[in-house]
Amino acid sequence: MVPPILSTPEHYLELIDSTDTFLLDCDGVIYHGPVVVDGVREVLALLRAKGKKLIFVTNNARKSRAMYKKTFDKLNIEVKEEEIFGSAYATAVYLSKVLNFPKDKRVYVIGEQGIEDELTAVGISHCGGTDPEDRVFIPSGDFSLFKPDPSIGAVLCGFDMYVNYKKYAKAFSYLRDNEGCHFILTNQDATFPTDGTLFPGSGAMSAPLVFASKKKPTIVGKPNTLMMDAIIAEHHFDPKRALMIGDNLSTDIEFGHNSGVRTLLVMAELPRGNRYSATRQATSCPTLWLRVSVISPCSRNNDAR
Ligand SMILES: O=C(O)[C@H](O)[C@H](O)COP(=O)(O)O
Ligand SMILES: [Mg+2]
Repeated sequence: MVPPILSTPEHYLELIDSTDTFLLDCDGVIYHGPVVVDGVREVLALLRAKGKKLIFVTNNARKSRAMYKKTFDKLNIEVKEEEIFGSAYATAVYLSKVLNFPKDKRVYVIGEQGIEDELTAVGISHCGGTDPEDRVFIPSGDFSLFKPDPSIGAVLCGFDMYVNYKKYAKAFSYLRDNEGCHFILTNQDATFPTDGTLFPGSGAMSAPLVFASKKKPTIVGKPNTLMMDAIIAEHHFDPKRALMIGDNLSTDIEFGHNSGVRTLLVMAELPRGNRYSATRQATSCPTLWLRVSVISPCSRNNDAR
C-alpha cells in the first residue's frame, strides 16, 4: 500500500509499479515558464523505460497541441504530439464531438492562437481571437461598433493577454441577444505560475463576462470531468491504475478526485525559503523537491473537506 507521504525509494517504486498511466500537469510541474523543473527529464525517461503511458494535461489554452510539441522540443523534453492534451484541444473536441456544433454557426473567441488553431483543426468556424480588429481600444462611449451577429452560436473564453473592452462587449452582446448561444470557458484557473511568481490566469480573464452576463459557463478544463472523458476516449486507460500529478489543489488534484484517479501533489520551495501551499501554485523555483502526498479517491472519502 503506497503511504500518504512518500519518503523512501521503495515508496516511490511502489507508486510507479502500481500505476500504468501518468497524467502530468505542465505549468508548475514540468516547467515554470521557460524553466524546466530539475529532474523532470530523468523521471520521464525512467517512466518511459518502464513502459508507462504518459499524458501531458494542461489547462493552458494559449497553445495548440502542435504548438506545445514545438515548446517541448525546444525545452529538450521528449513528448509526442498525441500525448499532449491541452484545454484548447479538449474544448475543440467538446464543441465538435459533444455539442456537434453546427457548421453554419461560428464561435466568438476571447483567446489566442492555440484556441483558433484547434477549432480550425476540427472544422469549426470562429472569429475574434487574434483578429487585429478586436485587439484595439475603442473611442470611449462609441457603441455604434456593436452590431448583432446571428451567426454566433457560442462564446468561448480562454487565456487572452490582449483582452479588452471591445472583446468583452462583443461577447456580452452575443450572450445577451443570440438565443441558445453557448457560453464555454477552456478553464477557470485563478492564477498562472511564471517568472518566479503568480499572475492573473484564464479565470481572471473570463470573470468580467461571467459577472456581467450572469450566465453559468460550461468549463471544459481541469477539474471538470469533460476533459477526463475526452482523454479516456482518446487514450483508453484504466482510471484506477492512473495517477494525476499536479501542483494545484483546485484544478489538478480536484480533477483526479472528480474522475476516480489517484493524485500526487507536488510542492515547491519559494525563493524566499518558505513553502507554498499548492492551492497558490508552486512558483518559479526551478528545483522542486517532491514532498509528495498520494491521495487516493477512497482515502478522500475519509478526508475532512
Ligand atoms: O491561467 C491559466 O490558463 C492556467 O493557470 C495555466 O495555464 C495552468 O496550466 P497547467 O498548470 O494546467 O499546465
Ligand atoms: Mg499547473
